[in-house]
Amino acid sequence: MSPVSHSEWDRPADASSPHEGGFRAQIDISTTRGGPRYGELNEELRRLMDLARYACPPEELTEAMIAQVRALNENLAKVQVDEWETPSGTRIDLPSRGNLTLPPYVVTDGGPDGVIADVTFRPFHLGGNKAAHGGHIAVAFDDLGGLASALKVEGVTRTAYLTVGYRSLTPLDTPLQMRTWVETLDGRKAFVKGTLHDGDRLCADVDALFIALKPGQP
Ligand SMILES: CCCCC/C=C\C/C=C\C/C=C\C/C=C\CCCC(=O)SCCNC(=O)CCNC(=O)[C@H](O)C(C)(C)COP(=O)(O)OP(=O)(O)OC[C@H]1O[C@@H](n2cnc3c(N)ncnc32)[C@H](O)[C@@H]1OP(=O)(O)O
Repeated sequence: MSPVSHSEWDRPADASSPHEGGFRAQIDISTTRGGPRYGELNEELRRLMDLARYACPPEELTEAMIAQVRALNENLAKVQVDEWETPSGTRIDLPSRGNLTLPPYVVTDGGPDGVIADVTFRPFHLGGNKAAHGGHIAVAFDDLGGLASALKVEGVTRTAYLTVGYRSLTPLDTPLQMRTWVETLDGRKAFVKGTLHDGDRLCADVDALFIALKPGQP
């Protein structure tokens, strides 16, 4: 089993998507890439990760599952595209834009004044003692802070720093409310604040800086 080589997805742009360096000024969004059942596939894969997180299989079952997952991976290996063509991250009709690597969230309101989303940390996101891993909470803040800044500057931004305050335990399997907004916009610098609540209880907050990228900037 060889890992997927970077060259399989890091392909140069063609005329349909001009860019300079590593930067692309346009963000593709879609509701059709990957087909109508792509969301269902994502959900099964999330369930796989959740179940794997707590599984303790006997040896024979481990062997059988290695073969099954290998077969699944071989199918996925046949359909590799580059990062600009994959549905993951562009499917705005799906939780977390169809990006499996993010905790699943659903944006309920979004615009230049900020973003509100329902986020659920799953068994896969366990840190310990039934609480979410702090790194996964930071990932959710990074993406939704990135979205709030992108909607404010109407362009692509990149995280310069991100500081999370963990104020109380973040439960798993519970719909939580995350809010992010640009507190101050100073040229290319979007200073973002955010909160994560379980009902009235503050679980975490964030203080971050996102920089609007210049066209051509790698
Ligand atoms: C319902 C609606 C749905 C719609 C959805 C539609 C579309 C989707 C839209 C958006 C996408 C959605 C979500 C977002 C997705 C993902 C978010 C994740 C983002 C990341 O995960 S991204 C990876 C991690 N990130 C890095 O990998 C950064 C590495 N780094 C660099 O790439 C450079 O470092 C850079 C570019 C940051 C700056 O470089 P640079 O050359 O452009 O600019 P420069 O250095 O001149 O800084 C300019 C001014 O910022 C100040 N400044 C800079 N850095 C600072 C710091 N750390 N602290 C304090 N101040 C700082 C300077 O002091 C100066 O300030 P001043 O102008 O006042 O002097």
